[in-house]
Order: sequence, then C-alpha cells, then structure tokens
Amino acid sequence: MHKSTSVAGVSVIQTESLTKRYPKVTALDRLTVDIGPGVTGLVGANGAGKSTLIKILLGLAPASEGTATVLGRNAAHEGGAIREQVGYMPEHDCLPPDVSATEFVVHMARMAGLPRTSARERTADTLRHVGLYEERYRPIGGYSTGMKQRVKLAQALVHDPKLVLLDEPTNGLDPAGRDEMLGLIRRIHSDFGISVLVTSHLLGELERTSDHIVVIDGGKLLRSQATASFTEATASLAVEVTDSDAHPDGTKALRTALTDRGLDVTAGAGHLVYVDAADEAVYDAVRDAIAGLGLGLIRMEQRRHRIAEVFQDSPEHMTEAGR
Ligand SMILES: Nc1ncnc2c1ncn2[C@@H]1O[C@H](COP(=O)(O)OP(=O)(O)OP(=O)(O)O)[C@@H](O)[C@H]1O
Repeated sequence: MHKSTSVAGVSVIQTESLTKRYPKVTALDRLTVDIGPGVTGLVGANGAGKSTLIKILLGLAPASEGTATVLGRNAAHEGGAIREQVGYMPEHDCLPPDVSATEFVVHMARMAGLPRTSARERTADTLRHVGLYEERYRPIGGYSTGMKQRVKLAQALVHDPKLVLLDEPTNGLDPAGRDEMLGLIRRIHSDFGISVLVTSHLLGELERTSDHIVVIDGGKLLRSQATASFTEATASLAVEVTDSDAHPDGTKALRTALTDRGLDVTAGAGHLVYVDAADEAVYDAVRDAIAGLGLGLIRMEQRRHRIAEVFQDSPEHMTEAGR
C-alpha cells in the first residue's frame, strides 16, 4: 500500500505554487502538491489542467511561475534526466499506423538508450505484460482502441522507468476495456514497483485503482488525500428494522434512539437508517438501541461511500464527472 509522502520519506513529485498561464487561460493556478510512491490518481474535469501539469513535470513545457520536482530533479532544468527515468503515455492517438507494435516499441526503447538486444527483449516482455501477443507483429493502423492504448502503455514502460505518467489511459475504452486497463495500471506498481500518476475525469474509476487521489479544478488544488481516508472517514452502517406495535414507525423510533445516544444519523431511502460508524462501539450502540425498542433487525451492513459521493459538496461538474 502507498504510504503518505511524509511516512515514506520520499517525494516522487512535488510542486510549489506551480502556475501556467496561457494567453487566454490560467491552466495551473499556484498548485502545491506532494506525491509519494504508489499509484496516484489525478482527477479533474476536462480543462482542469491535468495534461498541462504532466507536460511541465516532463520538462516539455515551462511553468510561468513556481517549481516542479520529479524524482528529486527540477523539471525546469533537468527535463532530459527526468525523461530517462519517467515513462509517459500521452492522451491522444499518436501512433504510426504503418508499423507493428513490436517495431514501434523497439524503436522507443532504442530512443531511450537501450542496446538493440535488450530493446528487443524488453519489448517482448512489455508487450506480453500489457496483453498483446500475436497481433504485435501486425500494423498498428488495424488495431482497436484498446490495443492502441496498450501499445501506448508499453512504450511508456519499455525503458524500465521509476515513474510513469498516464494521461487518460481509459479514454475511448468500453467498460470491460476500462477494467482491464485499470488492472494493468495497478499491476505496474504491484508487480514492478513503478510509481504511477494516472489522470482521469472519472472519480469512480480512480478510487479502485489509486492509493492516493489528487483533485484539481480550474488549475487549483481541491484535495490531495489517501484514497482509504476518503472512504474510511465516511464509512457508515446501513440499518433496517421492522415496525412493532409499540413503535408503528420503527425506523423513526430508531433514529430518535440513536440520536439520543449521541450518534450521527441520516435517513436513507425507504426504511434505511445510516449511522456514522466512527468506531466499533457504534455497532454495539445500534444493537442495544434496537433491542431496547423491541424492534426486529432486518439488516445491518457496513457501507463505504464512494469518492464521488464524498465530493458532493464540490463544484457541480466535479460531481457529475464522478458518476
Ligand atoms: N498550448 C495551449 N495553449 C493555450 N491554451 C492551452 C494550451 N494547452 C492547454 N490550454 C488550456 O489550458 C487549460 C487546461 O488544459 P489541459 O489540457 O491541461 O486540461 P486537462 O485537465 O488535461 O483536460 P483534457 O482532459 O480536456 O485535456 C484548458 O483551458 C486548455 O484550453
């Protein structure tokens, strides 16, 4: 599992008041963020500044103000050294249609400085890892979107980087393709120990994939937090009870009893009552309250909020993006 940067003592990516102004828009606005090892999801609506941040981190675009450090190197002056250790999967289709995946990835490996033999070996290994087999000898022009995304991922990994920056890797994929790609991304870290920064405009898909989530909106930082703390902090119990002769509205009676015990309670759909489950004692308190009222317990289950729900207090389009 990813530890927070301070715990791990290592920063993979650090920005300080990073600002990028284009003539008509401020794409990044004093962004200060500190990202440690593991899989980090960078989420934001279209135009939030995700691609701009990636280009600055790679040393491909200059910042207007502020600093960016990647693997301890300054992105403004050490872009070449950063790109030796960092893989990049661009958002848009940029693959040559006339060559095969093998030819293309070998070429990218050679560009990254690998000798011919290891470039071929690494290419075969990497294409297998991303799930391309016989088709790797056919021209890329005939590939499906999913296969092209895999080739883009393979070229980002072929030189054995310490970090990969993946810009919208699930773009254009159907739900099954998305799941496969997200699984691959997870394994990049678990199998090879490579850190990942992956962007998406969909909050929902990043919560399953990432250890840490950074949310930006209009170039500004909205949140940067461990995924677990998004969901754990909001864990709640869903409780459903029967009515009784003494309590014809059992649900209402339970809500009152739990509130009297100092618990945070919200009414759910139908007969559901949600109780904030800050610690284990809440389970006992709920059980005792139900027994005390003489109600029947239909079900009691832990319910973790999805990140998208946690963001319901965020700007409308961010919430929309998470659905
Ligand atoms: N080269 C450029 N010149 C002028 N404006 C730009 C340039 N690149 C990006 N922008 C603008 O900067 C803002 C941030 O764009 P960016 O591509 O970083 O966002 P994004 O979060 O990656 O969104 P998307 O997923 O749509 O690419 C947008 O308003 C975009 O129009």
